[in-house]
Amino acid sequence: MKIRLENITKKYGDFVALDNVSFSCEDGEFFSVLGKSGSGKTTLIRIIAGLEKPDSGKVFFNDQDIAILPPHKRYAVMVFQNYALFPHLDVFENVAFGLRERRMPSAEIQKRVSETLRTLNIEDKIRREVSELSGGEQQRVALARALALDSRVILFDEPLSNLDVVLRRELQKELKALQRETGRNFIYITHDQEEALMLSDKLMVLERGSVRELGTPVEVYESPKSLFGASFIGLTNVLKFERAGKNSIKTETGLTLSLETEPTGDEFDVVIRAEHIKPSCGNAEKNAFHAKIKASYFKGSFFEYAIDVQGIRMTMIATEHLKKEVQICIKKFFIFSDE
Ligand SMILES: Nc1ncnc2c1ncn2[C@@H]1O[C@H](COP(=O)(O)OP(=O)(O)OP(=O)(O)O)[C@@H](O)[C@H]1O
Repeated sequence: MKIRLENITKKYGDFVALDNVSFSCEDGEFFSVLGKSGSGKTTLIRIIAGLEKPDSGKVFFNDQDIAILPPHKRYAVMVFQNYALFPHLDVFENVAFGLRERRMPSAEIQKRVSETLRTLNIEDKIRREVSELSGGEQQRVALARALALDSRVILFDEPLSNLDVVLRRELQKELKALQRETGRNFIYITHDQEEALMLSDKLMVLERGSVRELGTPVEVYESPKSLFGASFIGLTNVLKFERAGKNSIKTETGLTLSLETEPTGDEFDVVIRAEHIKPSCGNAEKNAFHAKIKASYFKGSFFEYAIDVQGIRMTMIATEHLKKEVQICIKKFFIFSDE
């Protein structure tokens, strides 16, 4: 199913929750919507599901404007953060619920529910009350309930955010595998940037209802278009610079970076990812500086360092175990004119 949103705007009174949002999600794509709390993510998928009406703009499924379709005819089903299961029903009945509503014959319901529970590795819990299940198991039941329906589009509202890290990592991989196997469209809301990067074919970053980034995870990570997108994803340093010369900029402490091309403007926000600061650089390297290590944190496969470079505090990550002083070079950074 191809999904396309065209200039969606949604207001609550004077408050603009979504401001002219457009994107498309191709058939069988895993599309994530990433943003902080209150950025409009839930409002967006509620509009796709038909639970909320936009003030302006259109939603198309396979080029059909779906404004007139009620939620149950939209081929889209939602999976919620809080599972939204029926606590008084057992696992089987929770998954069967939507199928019964669609008047599926009971032999087929039996088969469909068993198959889906098997896929999600919870077939052995089929007759258990959902209130007796762990959080991870309840979320598997919620996923099974969505998958058992024939919906081509599954809308996920932060489905894993209530789970502990280990379980979350496990279910992330299962979700991705399920999406690949079934070829359905997953539209997935998260505020976890790592989750969005690892799962998505395409992702969109929302800030206060506006689209800041849209592209593949690699595109958004490697070539962010906005200050917000650059600083929100990854471990970053966000610094103020001003023009120093034709092809150079400096901080108020005098830390000067040379650029390939002349920038436009006089004041800049610069985003430096922690991994783009490399230790052990020679003096001859471009943008090489002497740095003092102020603190180090062992993270298992790498170290995170708080460093001081000409009076500026930065975060650097490296696999090397470094002592007090080091020559670093800044290999890459993103510059945004502050106008
Ligand atoms: N029914 C409503 N009436 C008034 N304001 C609303 C309503 N629903 C949402 N909002 C506001 O719109 C903004 C966007 O809300 P939304 O739930 O879409 O954000 P979100 O990105 O999903 O946040 P979270 O990650 O916290 O769930 C918020 O500031 C919220 O307070």
